[in-house]
Amino acid sequence: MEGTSIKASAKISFLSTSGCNFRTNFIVRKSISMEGNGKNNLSLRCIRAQQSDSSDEAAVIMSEVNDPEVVLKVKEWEVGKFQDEIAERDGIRIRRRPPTGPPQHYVGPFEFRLQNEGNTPRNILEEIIWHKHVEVTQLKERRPLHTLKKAAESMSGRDFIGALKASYLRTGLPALIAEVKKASPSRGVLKENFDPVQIAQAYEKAGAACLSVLTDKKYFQGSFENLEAIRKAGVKCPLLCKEFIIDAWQIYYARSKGADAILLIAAVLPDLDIKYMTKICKLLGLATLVEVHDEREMDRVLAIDGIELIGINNRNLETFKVDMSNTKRLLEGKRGEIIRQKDIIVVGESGMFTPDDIAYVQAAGVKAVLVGESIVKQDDPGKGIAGLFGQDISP
Ligand SMILES: O=C(O)c1ccccc1NCC(=O)[C@H](O)[C@H](O)COP(=O)(O)O
Repeated sequence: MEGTSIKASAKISFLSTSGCNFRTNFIVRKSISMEGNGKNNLSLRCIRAQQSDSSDEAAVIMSEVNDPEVVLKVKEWEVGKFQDEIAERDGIRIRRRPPTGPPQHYVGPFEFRLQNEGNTPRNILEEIIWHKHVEVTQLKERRPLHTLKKAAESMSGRDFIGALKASYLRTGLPALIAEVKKASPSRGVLKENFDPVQIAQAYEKAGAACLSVLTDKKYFQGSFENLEAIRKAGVKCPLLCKEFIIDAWQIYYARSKGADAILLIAAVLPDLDIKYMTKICKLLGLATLVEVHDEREMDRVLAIDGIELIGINNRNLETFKVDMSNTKRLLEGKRGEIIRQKDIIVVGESGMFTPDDIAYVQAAGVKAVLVGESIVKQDDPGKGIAGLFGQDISP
């Protein structure tokens, strides 16, 4: 790449953090040059500033941002913008981060924002994803991938898909993935005295094939400590790490904490991410539950090779509306045929409360169900499972 030089410019607004509400527009010109010694020499130049509060009062500031950390973060932000463009091409509406620019502390004493507005997430799923982006960025700094990889690779896993198939054969009913969930954005707190290990043990005893453990703190009051504690308590059911995965780093982290499967949400992840993350999971021996909500997402996922487990969420994660007929609709006709040909296991997800609900999704073609609220809310979650199926399904 000797002698290569790329130049780009962007109009960016800086908001002073000093509290005096001084808003300044900068034209930032970035030049990247790859030098012969292979070193990436990046520099950012703020070449002009203008106070927007009084447009006739223009000031020219010559300053240079050569701090490699700043430059790296701006670069990361640009990669994020690129990711959003790819996602849009896959019909994804959820943006990975606010469109108004990189987080605010990037440039010295200034907050750093693009001039257009748009700092408000359009729905709860987008809000969760934006928050997750900040959370994962911070976690990654504390636990870089190379240290995590060893821990993840040394974990031995349990066969998540095998457990679903065995349960279906044993009971003739959809295998249960029972969810260990304290709270959710749509339903608030589901259980005040929440003991994740006790709930997990009760689920297992009552016949759950696998467990799904919420690890998101802010929106579901879950944690990776819960996942680890359930694993260490001797629960044998394979564990799904119910997390909002946007970065491969999270897969290694989940594995290091005892996950046997992870969730990938098609409404959030472009096809490229789903392909690449599924490959990582296979290398680590993890199962991947790819979640879809509509026809477009289902078609995208069916076109990806190597997908073994698809979840159909009856809950629209943008509006919270639950509609069981979603499962039926997505399994009709050609889609159902492809699923059978590819021997994909379909998991019906959300809003199931009664034996009739289970019978309805089973008739639609699911071989497993993911259930949270209706069983976790019961004083005895084990009895909740028998009630849900209308019979004792314990082994
Ligand atoms: O449940 C929510 O409020 C929610 C909001 C945003 C993203 C995901 C959300 N839920 C995840 C799930 O889909 C459920 O936890 C899971 O399918 C079990 O559903 P349920 O049996 O209705 O508790």
